[in-house]
Amino acid sequence: MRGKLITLEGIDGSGKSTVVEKLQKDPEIKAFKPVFTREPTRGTLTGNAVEKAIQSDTDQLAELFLFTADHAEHLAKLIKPALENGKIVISDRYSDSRYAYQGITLKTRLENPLEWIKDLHRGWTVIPDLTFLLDIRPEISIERCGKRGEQSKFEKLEFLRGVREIFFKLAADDPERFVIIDASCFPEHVEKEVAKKILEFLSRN
Ligand SMILES: Nc1ncnc2c1ncn2[C@@H]1O[C@H](COP(=O)(O)OP(=O)(O)O)[C@@H](O)[C@H]1O
Ligand SMILES: Cc1cn([C@H]2C[C@H](O)[C@@H](COP(=O)(O)OP(=O)(O)O)O2)c(=O)[nH]c1=O
Repeated sequence: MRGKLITLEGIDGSGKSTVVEKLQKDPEIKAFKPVFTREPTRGTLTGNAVEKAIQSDTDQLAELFLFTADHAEHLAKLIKPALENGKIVISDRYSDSRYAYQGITLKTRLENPLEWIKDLHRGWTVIPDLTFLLDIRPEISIERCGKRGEQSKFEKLEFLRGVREIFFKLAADDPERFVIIDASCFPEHVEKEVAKKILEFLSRN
């Protein structure tokens, strides 16, 4: 049986990595032996290219293609084989990040960037079975990312407001797939909510 693909999305600092860290230690989740992964990927040719691109003033369209190339590599080398082996795959960010972030960076370059970027993925990507949108206000994001240290070029208030809006639109368009989580409360609480929904989903599917 094909496995299941679960993704975590949200603006920078929404707590995705923190939730993943806790899920990795959660005995009820561990019992399913999930494969944890992330986008951008780490330590790969494409992931390294993305890392360099986002640390510099790369053309936004070029950046979209780099993120998308990394997604293709991620799918081919890790996600598809794991799903074919019946695994549960949990990814910290996935295609919805491209739709939301590049949907904003390309809004003055393309007529309808969201649909254009979705089209770019059509026919070869794998649509997640379940997606968590960890939601925080952009003001909280900026505050948390400030504490975390190094600042990325995407960590700007107006920009993150736009990204959050697209995430909400994606969730509204696909309510079966998306679960919106209030990620402004204690990290333990956020992880418990996510874990509970994952377990409910796995018991149904
Ligand atoms: N629920 C939370 N409440 C307060 N601070 C949090 C919470 N979740 C994460 N943080 C802190 O916010 C920062 C960003 O969290 P992180 O998990 O790295 O976010 P992301 O992976 O979504 O960018 C980290 O310093 C982390 O310790
Ligand atoms: C996967 C992906 C990430 N990004 C952005 C989101 C982040 O600002 C940045 C790096 O991702 P990430 O390392 O996950 O950042 P964070 O831990 O702050 O959430 O790249 C895109 O713009 N497009 C994409 O397709």
